[in-house]
Amino acid sequence: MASITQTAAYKRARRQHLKSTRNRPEQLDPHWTPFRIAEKKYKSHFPPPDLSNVLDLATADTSRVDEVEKGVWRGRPDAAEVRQLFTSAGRQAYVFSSVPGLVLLPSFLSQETQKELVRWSLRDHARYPNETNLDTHYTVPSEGLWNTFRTSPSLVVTPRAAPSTTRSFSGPRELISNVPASPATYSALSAVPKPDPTPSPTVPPLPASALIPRLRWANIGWFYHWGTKQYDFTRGKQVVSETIADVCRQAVGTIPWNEVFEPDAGIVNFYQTKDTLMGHVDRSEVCATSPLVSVSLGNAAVFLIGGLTRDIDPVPILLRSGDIIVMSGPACRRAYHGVPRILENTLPVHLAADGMDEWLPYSTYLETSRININVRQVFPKGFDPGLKAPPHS
Ligand SMILES: O=C(O)CCC(=O)C(=O)O
Ligand SMILES: [Fe+2]
Repeated sequence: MASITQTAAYKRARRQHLKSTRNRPEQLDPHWTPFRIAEKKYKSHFPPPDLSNVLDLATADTSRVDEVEKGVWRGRPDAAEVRQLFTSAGRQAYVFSSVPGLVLLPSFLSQETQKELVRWSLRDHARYPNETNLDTHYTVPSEGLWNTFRTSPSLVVTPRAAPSTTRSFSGPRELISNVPASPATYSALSAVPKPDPTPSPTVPPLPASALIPRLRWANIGWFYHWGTKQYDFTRGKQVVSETIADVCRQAVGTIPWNEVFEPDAGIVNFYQTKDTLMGHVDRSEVCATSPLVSVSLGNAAVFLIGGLTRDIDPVPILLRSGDIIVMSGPACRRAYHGVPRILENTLPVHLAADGMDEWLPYSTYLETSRININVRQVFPKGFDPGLKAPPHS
């Protein structure tokens, strides 16, 4: 950890910490749940978190030495109780005694597939007709923000609402609690009105280049309604690209799952290194057991996963580029999980600039970013959602 403490960013964080805590005794709030305590610990920039309790299987993998050495952050291969599965495809897969249904597939994606999925996320997917967080507030050209940025970086993207000074733009994903979806609640939840979100009147016009770091998510498949935290099935479903559906089927093919798996919804999360994702449960899918496939690209992150309440102490896992986790079954699909920390300067060498013009913009973006592709199946096998012909598919 010695080199982190020498950096300007660390010194700045230390000054800030000392200033903000000058008259405050250092103590944990007795009301915090074990999940919250873990989030606080890994979120901290000063002091930087100790990762010795974080499972990091890459540190025991000789083919990942470069990747581990490049970043100063490392966890331990024996920090959690895991068991290796022998999969038919001969790939590595690990299960956790504390979270039944969680499978970690370290280094599942080849270096070339990781690059392909980065291009897909930014260039092909985060654009019309798929929705992104920016669409509520900005009139983003239909070729998408990334392609606009590539061809006209200084083109000014205009806000949707007339300016005012009274409301503010909430930026990151908002997390509110919601009724768990299930076959029993499906009709009632579908009937809840899902009004369009209101564009913020305070967002400034910005050149495409300045909006790029504000891209936070892009929807996959069925449209998700953030206001109610339920899917809005009346909007139909966008096609789930074979590029990602195929990766998900391959991942699910390596785990013990004998039922149908057809990915039809999800989200691409774009994180800057300062971003976090608060502990939450993904409970909007009508099927509470079918696999959720979560792909990590770019900088590494600390991922926490606990149990059905925040009172369960979560297991911290260091997810690196190319790792996949699969969450299935009732215990895991409804388990609290979150991302309290993106680990700066952990972009693996194979995603850094390689001298090719084509890759340069992606590598520059990735220097300070992590991308997570999170794919789910909404309906259980045989469930008839009673939907009329969707308008988009
Ligand atoms: O970024 C991650 O690894 C997890 C994302 C997640 O939990 C979600 O999108 O619901
Ligand atoms: Fe999630």
